[in-house]
Amino acid sequence: MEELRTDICVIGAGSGGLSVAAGAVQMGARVVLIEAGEMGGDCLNAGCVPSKALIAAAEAAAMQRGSARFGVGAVEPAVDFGAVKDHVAGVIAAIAPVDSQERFEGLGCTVIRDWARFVSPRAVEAGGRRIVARRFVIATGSRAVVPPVPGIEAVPYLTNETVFGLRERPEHLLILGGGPIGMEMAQAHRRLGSAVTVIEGARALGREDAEAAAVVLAALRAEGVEIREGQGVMRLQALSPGVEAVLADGTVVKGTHLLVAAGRKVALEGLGLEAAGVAHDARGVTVGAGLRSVSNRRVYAVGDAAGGAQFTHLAGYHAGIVIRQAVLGLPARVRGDHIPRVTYTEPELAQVGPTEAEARALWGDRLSVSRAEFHHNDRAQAMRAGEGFAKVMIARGRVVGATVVGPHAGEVLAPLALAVSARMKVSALAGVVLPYPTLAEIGKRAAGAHFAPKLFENPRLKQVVRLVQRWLP
Ligand SMILES: Cc1cc2nc3c(=O)[nH]c(=O)nc-3n(C[C@H](O)[C@H](O)[C@H](O)COP(=O)(O)OP(=O)(O)OC[C@H]3O[C@@H](n4cnc5c(N)ncnc54)[C@H](O)[C@@H]3O)c2cc1C
Ligand SMILES: NC(=O)c1ccc[n+]([C@@H]2O[C@H](COP(=O)([O-])OP(=O)(O)OC[C@H]3O[C@@H](n4cnc5c(N)ncnc54)[C@H](O)[C@@H]3O)[C@@H](O)[C@H]2O)c1
Repeated sequence: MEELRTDICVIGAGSGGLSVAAGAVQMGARVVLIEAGEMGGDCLNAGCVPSKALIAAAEAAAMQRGSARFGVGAVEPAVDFGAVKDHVAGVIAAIAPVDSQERFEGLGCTVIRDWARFVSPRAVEAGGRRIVARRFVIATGSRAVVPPVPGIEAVPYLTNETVFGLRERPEHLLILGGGPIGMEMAQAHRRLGSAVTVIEGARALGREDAEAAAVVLAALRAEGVEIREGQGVMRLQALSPGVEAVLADGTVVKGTHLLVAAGRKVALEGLGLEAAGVAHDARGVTVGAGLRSVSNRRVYAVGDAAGGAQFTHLAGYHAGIVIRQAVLGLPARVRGDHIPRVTYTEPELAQVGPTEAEARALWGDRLSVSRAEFHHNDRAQAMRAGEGFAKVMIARGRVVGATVVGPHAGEVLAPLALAVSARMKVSALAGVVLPYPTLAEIGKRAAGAHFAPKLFENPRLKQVVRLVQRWLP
């Protein structure tokens, strides 16, 4: 077997692996990149990109339906589901060259398209070659969990790997799981003309600030998405055609298609981690603060495989941490207190740092929370999108977290994410001059609300102002 010696061997060419490989090779390291499936991984092929493209099409449909509020005649959109899927495929194709084998070979990586398997603590086999590396980076991502619901093995179901390939519009889509995948797909399919029922065992968007999640759920329900919370599925049965779910309270829900969006499991099977002496558990590779395996110092893990939150931007952040150590030989540790996330429903729900409840648990009475409402934001009013709010969590005068729910909350979050990341003083956020009228002003306004009682409800200040006014010429 041919032996390949390299500095860094990256397993998995998704968001995390590609970022490590691109950075390392451009800084002068020798890099071998191994990918068993499609270049670009989940985000490009079965995650962020197709879901956001589908959401964009669904927004276009919702705009047509809802345009009467602007005085522009509303119409029921003629949705060509197959053409929508062509649009989704077109968006993937437009981005794919950036993640392609050709691009990475052009940068100087050796790209092997095969399944990688460790055969020893410092060697991997793939594509008929043995790769011996100074450092390995496990970036193998995650896959949909299929919960052990009785009957599931006998019913046809979709996951994120298959749902974007559907060319026929599902008449009635049942979605198992009310997390971000479930809720984004629920609204998109509803807007494109499907009936949609979400079955959630606990609380839909249960990781999010409860008040913000309630704004999203109310909007989805108003559009006709049925959301059943606190309802485990007891049994699934195939119909011809379709599927039937029996819920915990005995209700029977029938649909034509079933999408399983009940969480993710890391993709570590078949990787030979035992041969490499890499400790791992159900959450992922067991790593320290530098994302280094606790049991094999040659091995790092990034992205979903590292066992924490699962986001493309987090995988990219991880890549930087690994590059610092494995390429430059410098120390680096991950921070977890400044990672943002957005659920791309309409309204969007965006979070950076801890939610209010999490921040209260951390800082107790030393936490102060100030907020502003979108109905006081003139741009939101102009867009007829005045639902929602921004909350800023403040401890020791600094911005430690923020929640935004409302129009374009993901974009509105950007300066708040900077404030949390840079541990900025709330006064800096309140003092920034932003263009009027913008949605982003809501973050400044929420920060300003922190000072409002001290400025506007302060009897001593009122006395001082009266004195100053007497003395002023
Ligand atoms: C429907 C959906 C929507 C999402 N939307 C968003 C979003 O809007 N924003 C966001 O930030 N995140 C989103 N995510 C999450 C995001 O896609 C993941 O967090 C991200 O892709 C993780 O990157 P990764 O590099 O860890 O893994 P992946 O991108 O999954 O890449 C892993 C790669 O490793 C390969 N691989 C696995 N095992 C081996 C092996 N043994 N040998 C060789 N190759 C192997 C796989 O084929 C795959 O290509 C979404 C996910 C889903 C499912
Ligand atoms: N916009 C984004 O950034 C985005 C979008 C989609 C996915 N993602 C990433 O992908 C990850 C996975 O998303 P997800 O929505 O699949 O997972 P999730 O774990 O966030 O949500 C799954 C939901 O399914 C429910 N559930 C599990 N088993 C069930 C059962 N048997 N019956 C009923 N309900 C059940 C859970 O209670 C949970 O609310 C997310 O955590 C996120 O990191 C991100």
